[in-house]
Amino acid sequence: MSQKYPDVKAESAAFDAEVKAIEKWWQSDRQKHIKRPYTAKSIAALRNIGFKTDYPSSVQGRKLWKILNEHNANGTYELTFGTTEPLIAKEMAKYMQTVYVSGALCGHSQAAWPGEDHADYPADTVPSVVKRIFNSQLFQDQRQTQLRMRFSEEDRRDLECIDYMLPIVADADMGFGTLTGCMKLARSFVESGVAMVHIDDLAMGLKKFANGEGRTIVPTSEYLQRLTTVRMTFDIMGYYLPPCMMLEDKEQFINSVVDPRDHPYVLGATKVVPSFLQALATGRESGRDYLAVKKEWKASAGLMTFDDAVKSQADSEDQYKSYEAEVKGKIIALQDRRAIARKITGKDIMFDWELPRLPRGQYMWQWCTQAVIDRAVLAAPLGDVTWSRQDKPNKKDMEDFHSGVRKVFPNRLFAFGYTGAYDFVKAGYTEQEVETFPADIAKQGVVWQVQPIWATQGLSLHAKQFAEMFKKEGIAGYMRNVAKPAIEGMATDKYGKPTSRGGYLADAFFDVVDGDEITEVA
Ligand SMILES: C[C@](O)(C(=O)O)[C@H](CC(=O)O)C(=O)O
Repeated sequence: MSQKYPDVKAESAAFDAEVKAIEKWWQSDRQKHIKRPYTAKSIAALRNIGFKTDYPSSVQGRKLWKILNEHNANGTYELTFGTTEPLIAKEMAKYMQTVYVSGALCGHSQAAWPGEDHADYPADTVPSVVKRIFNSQLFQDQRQTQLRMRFSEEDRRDLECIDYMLPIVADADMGFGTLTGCMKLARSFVESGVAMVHIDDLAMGLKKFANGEGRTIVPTSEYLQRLTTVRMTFDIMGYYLPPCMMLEDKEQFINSVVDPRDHPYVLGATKVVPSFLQALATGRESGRDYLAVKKEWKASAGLMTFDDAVKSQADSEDQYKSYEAEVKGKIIALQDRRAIARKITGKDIMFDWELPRLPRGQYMWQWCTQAVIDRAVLAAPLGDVTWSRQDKPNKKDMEDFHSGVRKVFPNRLFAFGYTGAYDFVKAGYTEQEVETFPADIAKQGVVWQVQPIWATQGLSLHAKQFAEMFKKEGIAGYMRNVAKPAIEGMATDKYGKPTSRGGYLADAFFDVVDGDEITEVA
């Protein structure tokens, strides 16, 4: 057996040094805004002390951090799109500063069994796509170095020189549920070369909206636990990557009421009605549609938050004002709200949040910007960037959300996704406003913007148009419409030979093994 430390004193000294190094790191400019609920000692105790490795993700995380902060300082932004395809990432390097890997897209095109965006693909799917893109970036960069070094400085001036190592931002969805599952996911991302991940507050297995219903979030406490889990994993790995966070917009349900911070937004029935489940059963007997029954039931139940119930059942405006003064801005659980309301109004407020529960157990939720701000503010100290997802772009919500968070964290960085079926014009934006939208929100701090699922629209459209043309015009059409412009646009060396597929690199490996010089030989 080989002994790791000569004695326990040496072990303690190594441990203390590790703790000090972590503490120093956490005080650095890059880290000091992150607030951890755990100590450096605990993290050191979870590390592989004496075995240091630096991950490529650290390098990419720092590069992204710099890009985002430069944009923030200049009031500008990075606008990019999602892909799962290394060759597309290669082309992106000519115009973009970052690449995005979307969970929705991976679920559609990279999983063994494709599906709707339910985040039900295997947990290593997105990290493995990131790894493939990251490896291809390394390959392109290596290929380019080797090619360029064949030439003299003078010749290199005219040769394409691209930064292929774009930081990759990836979708960690809801962190795949369990605490230890989330840790493994975070670790795989770090090992894949990712620069930043986002984690949302959706409930496992309930990311579902195709039937016209919103999605389900988890309690605030569970979301914070997810983010802390990711942060802890990065800290154990000694990794600098900035996880960003994502909060869902227009969600309709929450799967538990365990956290009093969520209580102001949970909806309850204020009328004596059968439960929603009973109404559904009755509706089903007469062959009625789920959504129609739900709509009708909601209207009959006098559905509202507890505070609104107090407002509508109090005897006077003054009573409500006294109630409001006692609860506003405080974390007060429902049972204590009830007691306060009883004390002031002299009666029990009719409010039952069990009656609206869904067949899968969720409670109904009152979405509002304040609810999202509340979560974003609590989550902010665990990450670097905040993303509030919006199904439909709403000017007021955008402004209220970003300014609301910046009231608490004035220099906060934000992300924003132009989700698939975004219809700006329908949402009340003029053509001119659509033009200036990215620049306008950049001024609110939205420095990283993405069209996440371009492939489902753009790539599909290109493929459809090509297939149609190819069917009609065959190889002549291919040569004219595809090969010719593609070859014309390809980088060539000084002899006019296309350089981008790695042929020179493959030759170079043989040459080096044979002992031949590969630099300045052209
Ligand atoms: C960002 C997103 O999570 C994704 O998987 O890319 C999706 C994208 C979309 O549906 O357009 C999202 O939920 O916004």
